[in-house]
Amino acid sequence: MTRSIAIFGCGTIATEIARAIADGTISAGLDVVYDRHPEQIAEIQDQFDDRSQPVAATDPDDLLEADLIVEAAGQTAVEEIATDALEAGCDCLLLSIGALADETLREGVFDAARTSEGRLYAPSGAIAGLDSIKAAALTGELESVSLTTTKPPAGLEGAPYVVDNDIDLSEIDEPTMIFEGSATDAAAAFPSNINVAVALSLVSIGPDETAVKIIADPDEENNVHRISADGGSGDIETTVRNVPSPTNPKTSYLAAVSAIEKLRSLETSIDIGT
Ligand SMILES: NC(=O)C1=CN([C@@H]2O[C@H](COP(=O)(O)OP(=O)(O)OC[C@H]3O[C@@H](n4cnc5c(N)ncnc54)[C@H](OP(=O)(O)O)[C@@H]3O)[C@@H](O)[C@H]2O)C=CC1
Ligand SMILES: O=C([O-])CC(=O)C(=O)O
Repeated sequence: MTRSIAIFGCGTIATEIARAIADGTISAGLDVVYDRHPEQIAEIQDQFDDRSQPVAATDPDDLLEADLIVEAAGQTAVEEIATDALEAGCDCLLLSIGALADETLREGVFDAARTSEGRLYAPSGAIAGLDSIKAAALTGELESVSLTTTKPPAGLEGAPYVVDNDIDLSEIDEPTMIFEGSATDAAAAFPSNINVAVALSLVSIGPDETAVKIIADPDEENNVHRISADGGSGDIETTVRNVPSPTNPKTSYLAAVSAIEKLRSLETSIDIGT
């Protein structure tokens, strides 16, 4: 039977996922979509012919009819939908995994996944190496895990940490470290920029122990994520120089493609890679 998908959040990532469903890259049906902006919903609907257009939900609860809900909205959406979805037996794929840096929310969502038929998924998103770091974590000997993210200043605009600390990004004229702390603190400070840090932490040494640096670099055009994980099976280092999405410079294009690949892999019978 064709899996029924719902999407919460109809922006940059959702548009790519919807396109992949419409063109058959993901073998599933997109049945219902939700966003607080009706015009965003309409853009997703327009990717489908009249007979296969997804229904526009007026409330997040309307998404619970689907087999799998994709959250591609933001951290508040994870609070609104993840536990309810899993408890209702829906599978849930979260892009804004940074929300799970909050221990209370994380335990609630994980408990819901453990005790229901719903499964929780998070794609690797805009980083590389989660496969090998997840495997290395099994040794129990990972000593340190860190992420250094360098973005063009425009990709950091509007972040609570930037606003609260009166950081004028337009004044930055050389690579400048604007944040250093744990993945837990990074997720609260930069909720739309550093979800990858929490994904990394959840497969390795945890959000409080994973170290994060954020650098604003006016000469950098890409969203660059450098990971270093030491110990266990050896040292792992990865760097991805991501092309930012044209419609949202905060979001790397790879994040959308990673979610598409995750959804595609749920329907395939050949699964290569950890
Ligand atoms: N894991 C990863 O590697 C990555 C994860 N992400 C996460 O994915 C999310 C989506 O990215 P992207 O598609 O680029 O974002 P966009 O801003 O392009 O689209 C998100 C859409 O969802 C809407 N939305 C957000 N929160 C809610 C809510 N609570 N209720 C209703 N609508 C809501 C937004 O409205 P409005 O504009 O008004 O907020 C917007 O229309 C990001 O916020 C980020 O958290 C992003 C990149 C990488
Ligand atoms: O897309 C990226 O480069 C990373 C990102 O925004 C996030 O993790 O929230």
